[in-house]
Amino acid sequence: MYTDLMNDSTNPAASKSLKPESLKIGGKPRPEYVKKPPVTLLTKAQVAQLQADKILPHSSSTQDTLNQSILNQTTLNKETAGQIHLQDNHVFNSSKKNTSVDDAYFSVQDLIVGYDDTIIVNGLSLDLQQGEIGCFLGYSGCGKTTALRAIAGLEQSRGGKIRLSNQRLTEQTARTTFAVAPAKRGMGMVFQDYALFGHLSVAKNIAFGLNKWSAADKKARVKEMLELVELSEHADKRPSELSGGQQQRVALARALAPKPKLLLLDEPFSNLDVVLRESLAMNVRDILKRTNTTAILVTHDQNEAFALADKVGVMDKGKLVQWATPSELYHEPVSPFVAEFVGEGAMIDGIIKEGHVETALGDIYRRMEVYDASGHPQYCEYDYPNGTPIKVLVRPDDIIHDDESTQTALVVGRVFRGANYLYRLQLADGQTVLSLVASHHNHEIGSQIGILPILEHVVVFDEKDINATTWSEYDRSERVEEIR
Ligand SMILES: Nc1ncnc2c1ncn2[C@@H]1O[C@H](COP(=O)(O)OP(=O)(O)OP(=O)(O)O)[C@@H](O)[C@H]1O
Repeated sequence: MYTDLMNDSTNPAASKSLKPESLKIGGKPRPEYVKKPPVTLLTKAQVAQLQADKILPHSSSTQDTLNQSILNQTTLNKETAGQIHLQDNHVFNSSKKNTSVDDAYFSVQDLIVGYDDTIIVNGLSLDLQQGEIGCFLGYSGCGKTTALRAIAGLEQSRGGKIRLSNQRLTEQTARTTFAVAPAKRGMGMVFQDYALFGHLSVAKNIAFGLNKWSAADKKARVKEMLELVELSEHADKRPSELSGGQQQRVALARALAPKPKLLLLDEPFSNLDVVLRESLAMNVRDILKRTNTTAILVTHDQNEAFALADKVGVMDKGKLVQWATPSELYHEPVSPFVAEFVGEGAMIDGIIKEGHVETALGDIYRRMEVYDASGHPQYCEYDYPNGTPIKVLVRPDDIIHDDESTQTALVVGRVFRGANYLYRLQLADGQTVLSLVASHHNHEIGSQIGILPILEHVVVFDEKDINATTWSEYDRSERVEEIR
């Protein structure tokens, strides 16, 4: 995935490290970057006690940790000296919910949608609070649009429940078949192709859904919407006289004008160029937040999803693999599929040895975010037998470049990104990792640079996780190859 872009060996500015003095700390790496051996390795009995106290989950298997996921968010004050705060960095979480589905402003529970004999959306569940923006992110054909259309009532569901603002919209069970008509759901939609009326002015497009409003209210609302999307001076123009980004803002204003309870956006930026896409996504987020609009976006573009959404659901083959904040998706992916889909990084090989993972970057101990009285983190053993093969997800920000480090890696590729270089680095055993380094650190391909791996918050997968991943057939071979 990274190789094509990363073979720039021709940059004339390439030279030795230009690391400024201010980044050096007395010739030693910064203390927080030093790889520490565990201060304390908790015994099995101590871990069992933490588990009995429901501070730690009972098993490291993904399914169990998912079931125990709520524990991941627990902050505990314990009277016994020492254990004051828990957040196990290896407990994955796809559903950090503090509210039950019925309490949420918008909720979908076990939604099933299909065409003929084929199930397209398979048991989708999620919730949003009022004013939150959610997003379905996934490859083409995974069922994003079908899920959105079922929420809008444009596709009939075969199972599950949908609730919005204390109202039941759909319920399909063995006993009940109930569905509110699409027009009565109080939803607005914004489409990829804008779907504006070419023969109407911008103002009349925006007024289109307000036919039941009084003339005065309608006029005031259109004015308000034009101001919101910063198109007041274009009110009398036809859509064809506007740019793509402006047309999409008209479509947004038209959808928001009737004050929908839920706004659905289906790939709204995909007709726009890449630069405009991200800036418009931020602009749209700002507008939705100012109007406290609850919304769901469909996209296959991770940057767009992260720029706009509070919660992102990664979909694969009709299933929601993980529903979480962008940060959780990036740092705590539940599977290698999510890890690969939502960000850059490399999977490196590891092997279990006496409860920790040995890798080419160094040993990884299972940090529990349980601290002793002096504030030292506590560690315990991974629950795998000696010799278990492991894959470790290493993000570019886990590898810090430091000239003073004795550990080095070979620069085999790089991409200039303005403020940063993304380096591809080869380790002694031939495996590669990525590292994001400020662009004044300019190293030629073929040079060795000092690195400090920060292995405290990496994510560890076993073979079971990898085999259990619901890969899209389309990507399976390519991605399995990448992991290798
Ligand atoms: N009306 C239909 N009848 C039969 N199959 C359909 C229909 N609409 C969609 N499908 C199929 O359902 C699957 C999911 O389609 P959907 O449009 O939901 O995917 P998507 O994730 O939104 O993809 P894209 O990003 O390409 O829009 C596809 O295999 C598609 O061919």
